[in-house]
Amino acid sequence: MSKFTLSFDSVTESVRVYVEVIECVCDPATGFVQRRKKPLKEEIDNNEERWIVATVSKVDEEGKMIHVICEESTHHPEFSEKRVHLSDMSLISLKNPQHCETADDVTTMSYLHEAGLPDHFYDEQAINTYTNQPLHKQPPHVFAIADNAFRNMLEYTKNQSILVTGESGAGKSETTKYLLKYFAAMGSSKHNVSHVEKQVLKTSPLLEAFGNAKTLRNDNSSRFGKFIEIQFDRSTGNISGAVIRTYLLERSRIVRQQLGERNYHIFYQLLKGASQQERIEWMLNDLNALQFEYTSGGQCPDLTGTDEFAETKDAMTTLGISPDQDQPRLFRLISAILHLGNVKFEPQPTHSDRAQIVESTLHHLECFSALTNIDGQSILKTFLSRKVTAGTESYDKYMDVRQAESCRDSLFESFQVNSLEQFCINWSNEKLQQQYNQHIFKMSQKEYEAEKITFNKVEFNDNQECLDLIEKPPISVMHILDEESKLQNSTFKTLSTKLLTNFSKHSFFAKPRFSDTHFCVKHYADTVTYDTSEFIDKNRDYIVAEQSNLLRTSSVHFILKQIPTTSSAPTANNKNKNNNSGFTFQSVASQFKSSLDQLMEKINSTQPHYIRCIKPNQQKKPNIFSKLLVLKQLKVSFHFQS
Ligand SMILES: Nc1ncnc2c1ncn2[C@@H]1O[C@H](COP(=O)(O)OP(=O)(O)OP(=O)(O)O)[C@@H](O)[C@H]1O
Repeated sequence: MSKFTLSFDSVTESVRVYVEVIECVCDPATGFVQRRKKPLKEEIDNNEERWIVATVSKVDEEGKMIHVICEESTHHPEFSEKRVHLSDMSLISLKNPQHCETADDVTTMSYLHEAGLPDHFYDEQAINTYTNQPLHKQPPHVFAIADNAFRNMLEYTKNQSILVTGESGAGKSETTKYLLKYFAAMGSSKHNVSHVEKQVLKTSPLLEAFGNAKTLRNDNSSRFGKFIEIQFDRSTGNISGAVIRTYLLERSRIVRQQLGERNYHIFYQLLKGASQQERIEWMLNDLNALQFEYTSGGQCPDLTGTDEFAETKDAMTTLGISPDQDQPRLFRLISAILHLGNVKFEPQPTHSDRAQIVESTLHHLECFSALTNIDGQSILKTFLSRKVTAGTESYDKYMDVRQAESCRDSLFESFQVNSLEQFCINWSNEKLQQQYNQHIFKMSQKEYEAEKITFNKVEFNDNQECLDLIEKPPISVMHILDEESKLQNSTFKTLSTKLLTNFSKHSFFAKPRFSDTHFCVKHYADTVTYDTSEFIDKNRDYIVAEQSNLLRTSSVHFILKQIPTTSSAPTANNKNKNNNSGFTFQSVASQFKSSLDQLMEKINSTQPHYIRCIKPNQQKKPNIFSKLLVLKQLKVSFHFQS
């Protein structure tokens, strides 16, 4: 969106404008405000303040200059009064009348520009309106969108979708909960919330227990993507069912958390909330979160408000997971995972390059074994050695301590930097952004053109080129990754070289200076650097064959259900020789692409609605509003030209 252009005809003495202080400077000799090549940012003590509100005091006779008096010049006394050259229009944006700034709908603002938006969301009047007021007393916009979608569905019998986006901690999950609450209320008779509606509402605490975790950015961060489909009865408008699809759970969190972060809430809920009897049954006894490797990595096991074990159990019961059979089975498995994490390795005294179990942790292996009904010695063997087949011969390859640990963790985890998972998440974000672009901008432009209505071309950042880099056949990051994943001798270095050879000139691709095995993609929201070292392994989507075979020996039905029926595990010998080994290679990336394509097809068949959540501060605290942070997000959302 371009900045507002001020015509000097419209300038009168009472007009209030914004003056952009970061990119302009006042010439002390002339008092002129001019654009500077170097932003003034560093010179501003509190660089939160990007725009200064000023009142036009005078327009010179030729109409080329205006004199303004700045209202918020505390950081810059020299800006208190100045003259602005009207030819540099980009410095000036008209301030909205106050009643517009507090309107709920930004489209009712007289002047929609980036300077005015933070004021719209957070001026003094807005603070007063919302301070110490219960949320339900104010008109939440989410309900208006939900209502609109609901009415459209009934009126036009067309499927609707609401896309809730925003950065981590911005409020997507909370917004989604409001939407669900709204639909449950709308789709039920006045006094009764039906069972299916209760079930829909209970999906949130259940998904949060198993898929949410404390991160540095959000104490209750969803570590997976979700698509919630709610089905309504055509005649009554009542909810008749719901389907929830989840994508890309961050598995690496199960085994490793950085300082200040936690594992999934369920682990802590179990450790804090299990009864004495349950603790004995699930072999937790008097152990706490700090005594388990998998729950102590971030060194912050305590968090208020998320560790409600009883609530999770209640949600499970409502959703049909039986409290006397399935729930205890599941919690035994969670406990087994915790015990597995405490199995430690050390070098053998005679062969320092071979690992052995630390005697004192044998007890944890026994607990794992008892809880899962999987033979402990056999699982230990898969951690300490691996059968390798070369030609007609096979032999045992021994693991060192690091390899054994990584083997132990690979039962549940994958490594975490910006790797294939993040690549896929950002890929889906690009797709959703494109959907938004196409719907909002391209469609309206086409309509105007078709109806021959004159309009100023709306500028927006088309991300098609970035998506082409990621997925367009025949040569894209995804295709090169798949090619490399099929080859027996490929490594992350060969992958990196191929990416670089093919895309070094691509405008959305970059190579970071510090490494030959990383690459950057210039996503619409930000540039992200990816580490290729795990890309190929992760793309091949297999777990160690011996381990999956062992898991199959468990008599616990729940565990059996988790193991894929056909093994796609390449061995040293048959790695990716698809036809000879009898398994079909399907890469994670291409599986992801097809589920993404299906999702987009589904969204495109609906009438879409959008909610963009904006995060007010990085401190995870109420009543703090960082203008700069908000402006950054608004720029991405509204495509302001910077
Ligand atoms: N509408 C709201 N009212 C009150 N608090 C909110 C609201 N939206 C968000 N919050 C606060 O911000 C926190 C983060 O919100 P939420 O978990 O919905 O973010 P998110 O966008 O889903 O993040 P992530 O992508 O990390 O999952 C919430 O736990 C809550 O404390």
